[in-house]
Amino acid sequence: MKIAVIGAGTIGSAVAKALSEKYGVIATRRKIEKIKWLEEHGVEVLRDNKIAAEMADIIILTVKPNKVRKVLEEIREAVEGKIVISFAAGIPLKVLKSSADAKFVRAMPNIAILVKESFTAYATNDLSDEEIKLVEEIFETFGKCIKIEEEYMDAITGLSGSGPAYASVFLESLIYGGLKVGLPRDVALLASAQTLLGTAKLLLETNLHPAQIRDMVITPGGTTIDGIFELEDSRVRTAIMKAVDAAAKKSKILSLEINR
Ligand SMILES: NC(=O)C1=CN([C@@H]2O[C@H](COP(=O)(O)OP(=O)(O)OC[C@H]3O[C@@H](n4cnc5c(N)ncnc54)[C@H](O)[C@@H]3O)[C@@H](O)[C@H]2O)C=CC1
Ligand SMILES: O=C(O)[C@@H]1CCC=N1
Repeated sequence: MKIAVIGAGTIGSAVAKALSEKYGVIATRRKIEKIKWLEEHGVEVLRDNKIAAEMADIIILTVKPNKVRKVLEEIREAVEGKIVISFAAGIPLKVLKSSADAKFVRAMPNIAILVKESFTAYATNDLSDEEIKLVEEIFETFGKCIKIEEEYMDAITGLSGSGPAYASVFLESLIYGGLKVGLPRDVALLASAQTLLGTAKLLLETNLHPAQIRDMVITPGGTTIDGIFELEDSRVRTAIMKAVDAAAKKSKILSLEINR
């Protein structure tokens, strides 16, 4: 099976590389020299979207949201009846369907595709059970995946699509905290990253609620409660909730803009 990745920028290159371990992959980009390195992974690199779409059984769109319609117009005939997966934030299935006669999937992965730990949520109304299986096999090469109703796609975009950026801000803050209390840079970085990784794993593997994990760590009268007191005083939870809310709202705005 051949998969075309149209618009191999940041996420598209990660997608092409991950898929190349299991599938035949064609990747396109206007500045083709920037993705020549993908050839080392067996990816066929082209400039022409139409030829790539013609050669492929499944097409993944990784261009920016404002380019999706233009690209679909360009490859309309080549994708007829094929599965087309769009990773573009905010672009509804309705808009995709109005641009080509294909079987569309609207999906939202995240940059952790690079280490096969993406969380990919997707919505579709066009696929048979067999085709869903095929698409999930593709998403599983990126990490974990779930099917959701399309009404949740903007929310998931604001949460897990953008999530690695929020987590990186938190990570960076932890590292800075470590530096403030005198840790060497490399120790601060490793301690911060492994602590986040371990906590996420603990939550996923035990089904403990984060509040239970927090309480397990807080020794009465100990050190952690002093740190938690500062976090609560800084309204960190409100800040993070506002970040997810703002990004989800922006995803919704993108869909309104595209309809104009
Ligand atoms: N960066 C991320 O972590 C995530 C991005 N996305 C979505 O993926 C899409 C791409 O995002 P990024 O990779 O961050 O942006 P990007 O700007 O790095 O990648 C887009 C690529 O498309 C190329 N392109 C533009 N017009 C083209 C055309 N006509 N034909 C072929 N290639 C063309 C650009 O040259 C660029 O390399 C967006 O729709 C975004 O919503 C989704 C999930 C996560
Ligand atoms: O910032 C963005 O628009 C894209 C969508 C989700 C993550 N990055």
